[in-house]
Amino acid sequence: MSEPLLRVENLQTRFDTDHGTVDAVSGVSFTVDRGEIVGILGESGSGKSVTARSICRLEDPGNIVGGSITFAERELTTATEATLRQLRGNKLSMVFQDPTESLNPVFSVGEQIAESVRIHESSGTQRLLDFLGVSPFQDRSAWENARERAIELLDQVGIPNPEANVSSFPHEFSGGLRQRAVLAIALASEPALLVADEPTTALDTTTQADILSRLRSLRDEQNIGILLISHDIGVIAQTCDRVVVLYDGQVMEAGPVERILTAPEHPYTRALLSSSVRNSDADKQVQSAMARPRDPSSSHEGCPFADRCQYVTETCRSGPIPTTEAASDHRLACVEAPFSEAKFVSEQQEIPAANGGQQNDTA
Ligand SMILES: Nc1ncnc2c1ncn2[C@@H]1O[C@H](COP(=O)(O)OP(=O)(O)OP(=O)(O)O)[C@@H](O)[C@H]1O
Repeated sequence: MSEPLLRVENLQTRFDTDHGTVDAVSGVSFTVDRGEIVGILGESGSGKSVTARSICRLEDPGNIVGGSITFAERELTTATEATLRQLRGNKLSMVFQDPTESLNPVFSVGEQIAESVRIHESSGTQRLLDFLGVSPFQDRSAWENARERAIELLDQVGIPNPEANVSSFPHEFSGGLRQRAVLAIALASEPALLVADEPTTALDTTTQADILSRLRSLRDEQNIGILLISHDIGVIAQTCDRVVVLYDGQVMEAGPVERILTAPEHPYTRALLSSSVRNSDADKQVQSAMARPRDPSSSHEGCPFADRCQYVTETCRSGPIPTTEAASDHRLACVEAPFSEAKFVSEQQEIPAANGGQQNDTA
């Protein structure tokens, strides 16, 4: 079998703070292939963003203290800044929750996409010209080509009237259009891997559904691998092929979305699904009980979910929890699983709609 596009192996990322060491990611492993969408699901503070930022090597001020990240046959944990810059301009793109982080307010949206196209297409000579401070577009036709490509990309991400909007500035766009523009910039470099960290969280449900559907089209039509970070089970269910469930910086369970979200085996995944359903029924008490975070700066032995698990035994606290194969491509970090169905009889297994039906920003 060929090597996956992205392989994350035993990743460990740590922050040194005034209050002690925070182990944000503690031994996370997963892969992403071309043409698949892998979701990272977990509550707030479970290490989703730090995992994503570690892959893109934006984890600052955290440190990758162990493990490896292989992308496009290169080891990223030790890659130089020059290699990372080259990869980010070509093969690896990122989209974050807040589009204003990625957009430059003083350039038009079209110019920002064209710049991304140019970096992607630039030769070694162009990089030297950049170094010497020579103008990015050497002639009018180069600029016209990049502008045409920008219009195509705006159309691809669903921005209406792209010929006119290519000259718009970020402040002239709504939140939904800004996020689409960021996606267009990310796609301008024709990436092999797109890392999308909560890309639709602040958007209304219609815009969210449209952007998620465009991510699926990118997977199907352009064979892009996508790593989608979300705390929203509905988003993961709608969009992903496989899912990695994180808790306290560790993988609790991972496998095909359909299997994990309809027949989860880890008590944490079960509780997460169940609390999400109850939360959509406005049972905030269950949600807040689920969302109570463990202090990541305190050390722990054994399963990080042990204190909140109704099936906990002495073995769960006595040492590292091995990851086992529950089935082909289904990994599980629980010494007590599998459980008999009767044990879970009171838990609901519905998958809620994306975003819990909340309305936020508009397109
Ligand atoms: N700059 C930082 N300094 C110290 N600790 C940090 C820093 N960034 C993240 N952490 C800690 O790392 C852990 C994982 O954070 P992370 O942002 O990855 O969580 P998350 O799952 O993405 O949550 P959310 O959905 O709320 O963003 C948390 O305990 C967080 O407090």
